[in-house]
Amino acid sequence: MKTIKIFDTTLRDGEQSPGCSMNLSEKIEVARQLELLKVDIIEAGFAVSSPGDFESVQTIAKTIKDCTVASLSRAVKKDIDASYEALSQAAAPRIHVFLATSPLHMQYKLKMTEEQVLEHIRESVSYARSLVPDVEFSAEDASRSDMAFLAKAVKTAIGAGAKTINLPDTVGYVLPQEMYDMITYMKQNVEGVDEIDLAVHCHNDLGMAVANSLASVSAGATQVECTVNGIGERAGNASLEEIVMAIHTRRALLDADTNINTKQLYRTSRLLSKIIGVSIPPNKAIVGANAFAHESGIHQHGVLAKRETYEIMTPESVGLTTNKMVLGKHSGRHAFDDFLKELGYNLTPEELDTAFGQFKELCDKKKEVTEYDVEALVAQKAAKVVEHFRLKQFVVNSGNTIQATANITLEDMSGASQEQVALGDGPIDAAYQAIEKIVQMPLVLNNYKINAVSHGEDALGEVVVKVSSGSRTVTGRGLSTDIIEASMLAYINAVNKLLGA
Ligand SMILES: CC(=O)SCCNC(=O)CCNC(=O)[C@H](O)C(C)(C)COP(=O)(O)OP(=O)(O)OC[C@H]1O[C@@H](n2cnc3c(N)ncnc32)[C@H](O)[C@@H]1OP(=O)(O)O
Ligand SMILES: CC(C)C(=O)C(=O)O
Ligand SMILES: [Mg+2]
Repeated sequence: MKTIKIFDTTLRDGEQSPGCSMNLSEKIEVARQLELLKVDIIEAGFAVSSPGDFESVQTIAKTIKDCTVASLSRAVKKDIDASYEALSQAAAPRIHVFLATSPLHMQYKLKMTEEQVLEHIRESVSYARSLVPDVEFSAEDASRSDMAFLAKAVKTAIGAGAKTINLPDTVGYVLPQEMYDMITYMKQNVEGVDEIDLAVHCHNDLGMAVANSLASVSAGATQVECTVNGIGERAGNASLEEIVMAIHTRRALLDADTNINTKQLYRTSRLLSKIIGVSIPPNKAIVGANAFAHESGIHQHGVLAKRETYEIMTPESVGLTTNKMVLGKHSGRHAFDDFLKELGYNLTPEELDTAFGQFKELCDKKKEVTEYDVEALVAQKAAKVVEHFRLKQFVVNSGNTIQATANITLEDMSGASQEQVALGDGPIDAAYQAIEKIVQMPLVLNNYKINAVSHGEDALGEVVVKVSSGSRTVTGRGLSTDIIEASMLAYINAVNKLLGA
């Protein structure tokens, strides 16, 4: 079985995407995580491009010892010198030289003839090789190049000492079969190509980056360049987690695997997302919130009976602890019953039928049904709470230079008002202390949860609390556009349930 090298360019091509810039300490944090993930090569930056990039390549080269560290360079001496200097303390430095080979890029951007391009490749790669043993050459826009000329460029770079030749689909243009054909063409027409690593670097402009990378692996590519969460120029690069799990899951078919510690994938993805402030779409393969979640009844039933019916990988293999059964309008009795059993409820078939019917009605009304909703349904309490106390008015003050205070007035069942003032560690604590003084019963807040149940500035906040008094524990719920008010309503709702018990 072949081992496919994973070349991570999150810190170079990934950082080129608008809004994904990272500072030095953030880059080091990502690099350390990439080392834990066991990528083979970290492209730390483009040393010549700015003093900041130079410093990040230099610091990452000093810090990371278990991966090769690469720096990008144009096919010019000053870029190669900058990469060399920045990589001077790397355990395994790689200078990555690139030059475009497509007619469009050569004519309009580089203003070079084919001969000049070949000469630049020869000069720059051999100069880089005079400095370090590990040199990669990338033929930018390889996929739109003339294949015969590309083969000459590859041969020139190998002749000049490149150990890895990368054939990027720079603009994400080609289809998987074309990537397959390009790799096959080089393998059949360039002598010495089997002695080096053939790499691919696919962009996602047509959503094809991962498929194109895998087609290249099938054709014999031995290095794949990719980024965490697929960030990168324009529509991004091939996503590392997708490539790795596709190879890992289909390793028998591909006769290949990677060195990646797949259990670090989820963590790596979250870390990057947190650092750059770009959230992961819920339906993103491998690391999206729904990647291992099941809401439909038929799927839930299948997974409960045998996980493999609807899961091709285990959540544990990517670093999650478990899959997720989401109860919602598409769920069925099996998952509902299983969920209730986990909460400690064993219903008779008739009780289950009734509760399930009510649950489906609730799902039609509410966007998200929580475990508290389901518990309330089963306990048959939610709709029938007697209002022993009702919130009449409140004033709550808080700030970073004063202790929070709450002045609360509740109305009891006789219509009489009762007012109390309390101090607290924050406005909600102060309000809860004042309520406790009015209702005169010992209360313990076990859990507090707040959700936005609608969007925008006037979003409704839903607070759900678990409150105990003595041996009884109940759930209280409050809804308001004011989260302090929603918090008080939830607490009072719980008090009323405790008093009604
Ligand atoms: C496909 C890719 O991802 S390529 C990498 C893209 N990444 C980046 O560009 C990010 C970092 N880039 C930068 O900071 C700057 O572009 C720098 C520092 C590299 C260069 O800046 P400048 O000197 O101001 O040049 P500018 O970016 O405007 O133009 C690029 C120049 O490099 C030349 N060039 C482009 N690619 C190459 C190459 N591979 N080898 C040699 N020269 C090249 C262009 O022809 C142009 O030359 P010219 O100035 O003689 O016209
Ligand atoms: C510099 C090269 C490898 C690149 O990023 C591309 O061609 O997309
Ligand atoms: Mg790129």
